[in-house]
Amino acid sequence: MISISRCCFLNNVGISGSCSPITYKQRRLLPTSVRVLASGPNRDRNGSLLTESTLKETRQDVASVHQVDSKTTVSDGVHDVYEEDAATEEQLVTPWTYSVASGYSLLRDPHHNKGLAFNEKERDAHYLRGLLPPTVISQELQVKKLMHMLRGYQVPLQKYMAMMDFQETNERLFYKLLIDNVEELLPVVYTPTVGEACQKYGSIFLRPQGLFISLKEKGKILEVLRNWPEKNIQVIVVTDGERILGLGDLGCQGMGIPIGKLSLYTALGGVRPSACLPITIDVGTNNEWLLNDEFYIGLRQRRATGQEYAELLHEFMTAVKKNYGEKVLIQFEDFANHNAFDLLEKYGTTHLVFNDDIQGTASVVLAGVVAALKLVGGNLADHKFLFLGAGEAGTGIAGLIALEISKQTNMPLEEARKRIWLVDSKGLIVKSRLESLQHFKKPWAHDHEPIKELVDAVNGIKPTVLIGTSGVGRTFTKEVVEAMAALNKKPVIFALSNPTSQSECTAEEAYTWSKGRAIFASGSPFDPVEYDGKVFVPGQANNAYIFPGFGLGLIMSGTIRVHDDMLLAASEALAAQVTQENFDKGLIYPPFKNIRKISAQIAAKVAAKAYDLGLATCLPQPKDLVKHAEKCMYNPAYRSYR
Ligand SMILES: O=C([O-])CC(=O)C(=O)O
Ligand SMILES: [Mg+2]
Repeated sequence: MISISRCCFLNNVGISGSCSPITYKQRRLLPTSVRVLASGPNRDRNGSLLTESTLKETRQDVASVHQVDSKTTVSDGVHDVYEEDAATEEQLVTPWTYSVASGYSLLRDPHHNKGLAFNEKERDAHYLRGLLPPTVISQELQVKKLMHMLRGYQVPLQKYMAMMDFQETNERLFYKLLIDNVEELLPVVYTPTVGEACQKYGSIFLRPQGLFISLKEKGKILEVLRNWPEKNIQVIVVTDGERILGLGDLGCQGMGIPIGKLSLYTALGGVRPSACLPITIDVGTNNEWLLNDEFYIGLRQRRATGQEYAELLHEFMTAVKKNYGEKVLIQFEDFANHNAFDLLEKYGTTHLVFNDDIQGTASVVLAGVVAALKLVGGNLADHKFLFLGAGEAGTGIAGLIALEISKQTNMPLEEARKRIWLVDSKGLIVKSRLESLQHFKKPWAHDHEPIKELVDAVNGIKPTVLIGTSGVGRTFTKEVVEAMAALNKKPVIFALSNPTSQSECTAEEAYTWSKGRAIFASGSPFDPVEYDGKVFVPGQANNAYIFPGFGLGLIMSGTIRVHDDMLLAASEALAAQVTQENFDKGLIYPPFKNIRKISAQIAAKVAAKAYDLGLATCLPQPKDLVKHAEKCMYNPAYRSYR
C-alpha cells in the first residue's frame, strides 16, 4: 500500500480562513476550566435573555479564545491542523496513520473513492488498473445512475438503506446526489423515512456511522471521543433517543436522527462531513418492545435517571469541550421534555449548545408565521395563537413569537405572552393549574376557565393561528379545522408533529375541511392537494430550513454561545427568502431546492448578530458575510488526484 500525500485529499474547502480551528497544543493554552458565568442561562425559564452582565463575561471568554487563535499562523486551517495534531499527542496515543490508501483500499475508502470517475491518469498513478471496468464516467452520470436505481425501489426504507450504503461507499457522490435532488431525497434521508429507519434500526444496522456512548463508557468518555477517526469536529448532533420525532422512546436506535441531521448539515448547510459527529447516548430504554427485540442494539435495561443520568451527561459535555474546544457546536436532538429544557439551561452559558426541537423549530415556525401574515394581513401582535402541545416545540415557538412581538411593539414580554395559549393533554393551560404545571409551561398559564377539549378551546379563545406540536396524529379533527375556518377567512394551521403518521392533520384534510381557505404547513412533507379545481402546495415547516444555516453561521464566525437574537435573525433571514412568486402560489416557505442559498443568507445574518453581540471569535469580521458563507461551504464535486 502506498500512501498518498495528505494535501491532495484533506485540503477541503472547510470552514477555516483567518479563523483557524484550535489545535490540541493550543487548546492546552486555554484556561482548563472555562469560567462558568456568574448568573442565569442564555434563556431562563421565563424566557429572558442573557443579561448584560453575563454577556459581558461571555465576551471575556471570546477574548481568551481569540487570543489563542491569533497566535496561529495557519495558511490552510484544515490541513495544517491535521499536520500538527498528527505530530503531537494524537500520533502518540492513537493507532492510526494519516496516510490515504491507494489501489483496492482507495476504492473502499468512502472519503476518497470516486468509483468509475477515476480517470486514466489517476488509475495509473494510484494502482487502480484492472480494479475497475474500463469505462470512465463523470460524477453527473453517476448521479443520474443512482437516481435511476433509487427510483426503482418501491419501499421508502429500501431507498433509505441504499442512501446509507452510498454514503458509506462514496461520500462525495452521496452528497452530490442529495444536493442535486434535495426535494426528492429529503423525505428519504430525513422525515418521514428516518423515523421508520430508527424503529427498525437494529434490523437494518450494518455499519456504525456515529459514536455510541453508553453507561458502560462512564468514566471513559474522553477516550471514546478519541476513538473517532476525525479530529477537527465542528458540529455534534447528540440524542439520548427518548423522544424520537413523535415516535417516543427508541433508545439507542435513535442514532438515525443525528446521522440524518448531520447529512443535512453538510448537504444543506455546507459543513464538511469530516467535521460532523453523530452521537447517541445510551442510558437504556423504557420501550418494552425494543427491550424484547432480539435485534435491539442498545443496553437492555430501563432508562437511568436522576443523578446517574446527570453525571453521564456532565461527563460527556465536559469531555466534548476538553477534546474539541470552546467552539464546537453541540446540537441536542430529540431528548424528552424534562431533560431537554434542563440541559439547555444548564449548559447554555458554558457551551455552544443549541436545541433544535426548542430553538430550531421556533425559528422556522416564526418565519412561516411572519410570511403567512403577508397573505392574511395584520402584525404579529394583532394575532392570537393556540397551540396543541406544550412541550419543547410548543413552548419554544411560543417563547420566540412572544419575544418578537415584544421587540416589534416594545410591549413587555408578559403582555406579549397573553396573545398565546397552549393546550396540553389535560386541556387549556390556565392559572388554576399553575401549581401542578412543569416549569416550562408556567409562563403560559393565563386567566381563563378550564377547558378540556381542543375544539372548545378554539371556540373559546378564537385563535387566528393554530399550531400542532403534540406528537399525536389526527388531533386536528374535522370539527377543529371547521371551527378555525368559521372564525377566520384564512385560518393559519400548522401541523408540525413528525413523522407523517403523527401529523395533527394531513394537508388534504386541512384544505378540504377549510374549503380551500387554510394557510397550511406541516413538519413532514405532504404532496400538493387539488381542491375545487385548484392546486394547493403545503409548506414544510421543518427545522431543516434553519439548523444547517444557523450552525454554519456560528461555525464560520467562531461563535461561542447561542443567543435568542440569533434565532430571531435566522427566522427573519428565512422569511425574507419567500419571493412574490412563492406568495402568489400560497407558499409561506421558499422551495427546498434553493436551500444552500437560503442557508448562506441565514448563516450571514446569524454571524452578523454574533459579531454585534461580541460573541464571535473569528476576527476581523469578513466584509461580505453572505459571500464568506458561500465560500466556506463544502462542495462535493470530485477533486482530481495527481
Ligand atoms: O426531525 C425532524 O423532522 C424535526 C424534528 O426535529 C423533530 O420532529 O423532532
Ligand atoms: Mg428533533
